[in-house]
Parts: sequence; structure tokens; C-alpha cells
Amino acid sequence: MIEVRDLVKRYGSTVAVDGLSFQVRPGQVTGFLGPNGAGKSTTMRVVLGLDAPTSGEGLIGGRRYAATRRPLHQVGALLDASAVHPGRSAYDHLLALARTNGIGPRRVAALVELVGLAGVARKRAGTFSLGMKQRLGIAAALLGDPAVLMLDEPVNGLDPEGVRWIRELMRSLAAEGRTVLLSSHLMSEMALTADHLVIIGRGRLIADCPLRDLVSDGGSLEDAYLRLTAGSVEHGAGR
Ligand SMILES: Nc1ncnc2c1ncn2[C@@H]1O[C@H](COP(=O)(O)OP(=O)(O)OP(=O)(O)O)[C@@H](O)[C@H]1O
Repeated sequence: MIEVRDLVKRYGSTVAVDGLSFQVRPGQVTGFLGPNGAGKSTTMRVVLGLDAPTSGEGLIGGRRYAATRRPLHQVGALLDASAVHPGRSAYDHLLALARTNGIGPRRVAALVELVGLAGVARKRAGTFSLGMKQRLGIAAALLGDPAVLMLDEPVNGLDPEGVRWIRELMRSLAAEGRTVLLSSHLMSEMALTADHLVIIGRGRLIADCPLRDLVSDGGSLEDAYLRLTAGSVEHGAGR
């Protein structure tokens, strides 16, 4: 379970998150949606203890990230797939992470296989395409077999086979009872992947409901999303 409570995050005069509260429940895929600059990444960063809240809090399993024991076993995150040492092989990147968290090499080998990088695991990560880096980031997120997963635009850069793979992986992880929070701008993909949606705009909550509530009139998720966020878009053609 992820809980965001009355979260406010300011950067100077910019209010990135403005009194946001929601919960992400286990056993389903929750899509985290909102226009560019809505505050999705900031919210995830605060929950992961990478940014301090101005006020309010983000909790994982009832605790702040900093108070979490064995964090890699509690929560797996992918925020920025390019954040890998370019000179290190995929295998060594994962092995280093595993070692500092008491995880053995067999788990690393299994994950390299699971994410489809077995053939290139000894190559330097700096030579990887964005899609390959996304797969490596997902392997890192899964290393500790965590109950909670938070992924920021994980299908970015993936080819159609990779997009389907992520969808099926996320759905199967949720079906195992894990909490899965996934941000994306791809509405058609979100409609196929998510059970529940949290939509924010200008740092505030716009909707927190099952996917089916937004598409029950037979319209597309894209239509419903654009309708809901029309007043919250900061940048865009003709605005
Ligand atoms: N480190 C920072 N310093 C200053 N402003 C920041 C910082 N990080 C984010 N912001 C600002 O906070 C707001 C929210 O940004 P954030 O990246 O959380 O949005 P987002 O919903 O993830 O957007 P996108 O969909 O474009 O990734 C934006 O106005 C952004 O410019």
C-alpha cells in the first residue's frame, strides 16, 4: 500500500504538488496520470525519500521510506532508466545493487533472463538503447522481490513487443497481490493495463476511481482524460 497524505512540495515559487492525498492499493495496477508538469514524478520522488516534502507525507506500508527496513525488499522503483553507469555491464550493475542489499547472484541471473537481457548482460549499459535501459531498470526494481512497485513511464522507448511484455508483467505482479503504481502518457496503453486511475493536474487530485468508471459511457480513456484535465494543462499547442 502506498499512501500520500496532504502532500505539498514547493520548489521556490513553483508549487509542484499542492495538497495531494490518495492511496494505492495492493492487488491491482494503478495508473498515475496527469499532464506534463502535473507533479507525478515529484510525488513519486517524495514517496521514495528522494525529495523532502514541504508538508504532508508519502508512506509505503505505513512508513516513510527512510524508516523502511531493507528498502529494496519493500519497494522497487524505476524513475529514470538512464541512471546507470555507462561503463558497467548490465549484469555488474545488477550484481552491485544485489550485493549491497544481501541478494545473491542467482537472483541477478534470473532477472536478467526475465527481462530479456540475457544475450547482452555482459555488454556495457552505456551502449544500450532506451528500451534496453528500461528493461535493466525493471530488473533492478524487481531485485528484492518487493511488495510495492513504482514505475515512472516504464514503456517509454519500448517496442511493441516490449510494451506488451511490460503490460503482462505489471498485471501478473498485481495479480500476485503487489501494489503497482505506473505513470504514463499513453492513454490507449493505460486503458489496457490499469485497473484503477489516479489523475492529477497542477499538483492537485482530479480523479481517483476504477478505470471502468471513466470508460463506462463507451468513450475512450483518452476522451475522458482530456475532458478531466482540460483546465490543468500548463503547456500545449494553442494555449
Ligand atoms: N528539482 C526541481 N526544481 C524546480 N522545479 C521542479 C523540480 N522538479 C520538478 N519541478 C517542477 O515541478 C512541477 C512538477 O514537475 P514533475 O516533474 O513532478 O511533473 P510530472 O507530472 O512528472 O511531469 P511529466 O509528465 O512532464 O514528467 C513542474 O513545474 C516542474 O518544473
